[in-house]
Parts: sequence; structure tokens; C-alpha cells
Amino acid sequence: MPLQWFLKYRPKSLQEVENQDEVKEELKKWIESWLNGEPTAKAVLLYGPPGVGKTTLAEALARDYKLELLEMNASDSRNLRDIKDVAERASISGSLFGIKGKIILLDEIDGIYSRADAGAIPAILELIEKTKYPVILTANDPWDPSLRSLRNAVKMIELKRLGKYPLKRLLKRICEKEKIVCIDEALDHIIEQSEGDARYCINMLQGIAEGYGKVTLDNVKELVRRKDRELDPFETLRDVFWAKYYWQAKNAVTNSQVDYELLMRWFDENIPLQYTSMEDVWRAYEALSRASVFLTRAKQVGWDLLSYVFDLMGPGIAFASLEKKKPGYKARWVKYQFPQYIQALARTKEKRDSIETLLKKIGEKTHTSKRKVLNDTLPFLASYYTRHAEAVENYLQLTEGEKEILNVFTQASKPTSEEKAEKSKKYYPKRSSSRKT
Ligand SMILES: Nc1ncnc2c1ncn2[C@@H]1O[C@H](COP(=O)(O)OP(=O)(O)OP(=O)(O)O)[C@@H](O)[C@H]1O
Repeated sequence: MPLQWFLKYRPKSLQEVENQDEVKEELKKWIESWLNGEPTAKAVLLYGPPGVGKTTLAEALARDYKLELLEMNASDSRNLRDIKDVAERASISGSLFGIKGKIILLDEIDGIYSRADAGAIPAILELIEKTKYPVILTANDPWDPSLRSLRNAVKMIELKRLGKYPLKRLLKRICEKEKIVCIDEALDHIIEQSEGDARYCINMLQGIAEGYGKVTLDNVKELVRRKDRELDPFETLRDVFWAKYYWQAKNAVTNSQVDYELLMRWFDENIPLQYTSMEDVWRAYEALSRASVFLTRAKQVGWDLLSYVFDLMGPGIAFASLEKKKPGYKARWVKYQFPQYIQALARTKEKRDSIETLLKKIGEKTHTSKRKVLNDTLPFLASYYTRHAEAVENYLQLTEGEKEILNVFTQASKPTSEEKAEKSKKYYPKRSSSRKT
């Protein structure tokens, strides 16, 4: 696979990083305070939108100061053990880490709050507390309440979106180095679409250059239009159902940017709308269900099985209709429907969110995982809640939604009259009437 340009042209030093002058100054002062033996903060948190140079700055800083960068993706759960391990080793200056100075980089820490119960935040806090090396954290959105303790433990540095001129300078430099024709308006259009994201700009530039040979406004617009189309499930459905040839149906699903599982839901909802004969509907569902089996297998065994998913979901569904074989057949125009399953999920989202936040709040207070809270703590808390509602609500700062959920559990934890009768039988067995005195 050819090297992606955003990696190939990643700045090697702070000087090459576009914009972000204030951030560079702050980082330099901070790292120099470490080198002088009086760190102003143990860790900094670089936060801001995607593709503005957070990771790049950390790497460039390390390179400029000839420090080694120990990099970990914090949101990858496989790294939890590594973080704990690094926390241990970072507490011992020099020794196990070798002689060369280090910067520890924990990328994407905002990815961890969804699994905060797995102990990632305490592990990072411990690392910051113990470390004898500078630590850099990065995040897109550090404002989740569960990251409050982390925010308090670091120096926060905000990165802004990249401006139009620095982005254009960057893209022009790449065009020159790659020796490709780039029309100014085309670059402007890419930049407008990017919302200040350098990674997006460079990826777009590479896509157009490799796909069309040169970067003109027409090519940019065509690619953007194609992308929009590929993101639209209605278009994918129409392209499959209306396909006349195998390759058309297959291209429609392989090019679709809609998530495969989601696409299956769309087909599931709309097959009976498109096909009218029962046999056609049956065959289309047969293909769809086999596609679903192969998707599960692809996840477990290997992604090369994905091509069967495409075959079954594309041509499999497209040619399930025997009507298509009839001469002069024309597909019916159908108004496709949004999958009801997704609508139902959207309707219950608020409730599901409240359960999540309730479990998280209790988990934070009791230092237990959400699963433990659900299985062990909640039944007790629910019964306590019946008698001390106000105290519980104040202690956990419950929202209306969370109170509602707790009330549901309260009802569930109350024994039914049958259960009460059963219990009293067990503990107070009936005296036998034949008991002798
Ligand atoms: N300020 C910049 N100057 C020059 N190139 C940049 C700049 N910011 C980003 N880039 C380019 O974009 C690519 C992605 O940047 P980087 O990974 O640093 O972004 P990020 O802010 O960490 O994004 P994310 O939040 O998605 O991880 C880099 O490899 C580099 O090519």
C-alpha cells in the first residue's frame, strides 16, 4: 500500500508545524522547565478538533529536544496494562527507561470515558502523579464529566482549527513535491470542506491526485459528490435493486460508505417494499441472511470473507427477483423507508443514556464497574431508595431520567405477593396439625 501523504508529509520539527505558534511556545517553555529540573506541570493536555496537529506537535517536540517518545493510544483497551506498567517504570528516574530522556504520549484520552470503569483514568492519574518524565495527553473533546479529575491534574493547552492560508501553503508544498498540477480554486474548495482539518485536506488531495491525475475544481467537486452519494443509503438501495448487471450491484455495496450492518437493516426494511412476489422476497431474505452469517464470520475468522458479504448483499439481493428475467422489465419506483429498528433505538436512546449515566455515577462513588453496579449494587440501592429517596438523589445528583430508571428498579426489587407468600412458607413452615404436645 502506498504511504499515505499525511504521514509522508508529517512535520518533522516544531518549525514545520503550521499555525499553532502560541502552542509551540507554551510547549517549549514547559519542556524546558522539565530540562531545568523544575517542571511547571507534570503533564499537558493538548486538546482541539481532529487533524490540527496534536500528535504531530508531541512528536516534533520530542524530536527537536532529542527526547525519545513513548507513545500509547489511551483509548485502546489493550493498552491499560501498558499504562500501568509505564506508570510503574516512569516513577523510577533513568534506570529501566534507559539513559535517554523521554516524553510519554497518551493519545486520544477522550476515547476512554466510555470504558472508564476499566480503571484507565485512575491508571493515568497514577502515571501523572508518579512520573519522573514529561507526559503529554491528547483529546478532541476533554469536557466529559468523567475526565474532570484528569483535567485538574494537567495543564490544558487548546489548539484551534487551522486557518485557510497555512492549509493552502501546506497543500501547495505537497503538490510541488509530488509534481502534480493543482489548480488554486480546487485547493480552496478542499480547504472549505475541511473545517480546518489538515488530515482531511491531505487525504482529499491524495485521493484526487491518484484518482484523476491532477487536482482541478471539477475533480474535487466530483469526488465530494461521489462521497455524498456513497454515504446515502437510499442511493445504495436504489443502485442494488435497479441493477441490471452483476457488477453494478456489487459496486453499489462495495462503494457504499454506509456501515455494513446498518446497510443490512436498510435492506431488511425495504426488500418487501421493492419486491412484490413472495418468492422474490423469500430469495432476497435468504441472500441477506447469508450475508449476515458471512459478516459475523468475517469478523471472527478474517476480513477476506467480506467479499462474500458484498456478493450476497449486492448481486444476491439484486437478482433474487425472477421478475427481472422477464423481457422489458423495469424496476418499480419505491419510496424507501428508514429502518424501524433504528427509529426504535433513537426513541429509547434517552432512556438508555440515563441507565448508562446512572451506572457510571454509582460506579464512580463505589469504585466498581458498571456491570458490578448493575448486578450487585443496584438491587440494594433500589431498596434503600424507597426509604431515603431524597438522600440518594442529592448524593448522586440524579437527573429526572436517572430517577425514573431507579424507580423502575425499585418496583422490580419489591417482592410480589406470591414471592412474599413463598418466602414466609420457607421461613415459617406451617405447623403440622398432628404435632404432639
Ligand atoms: N499544524 C499542522 N501543520 C502541518 N501539518 C499538519 C498540522 N496539523 C496536522 N497536520 C497534518 O495532518 C496529519 C494529522 O495530524 P495529527 O495526527 O497531528 O492531528 P491530531 O490533531 O492529533 O488529530 P486527531 O485528533 O484526529 O488525532 C499530520 O500527519 C500532518 O500531516
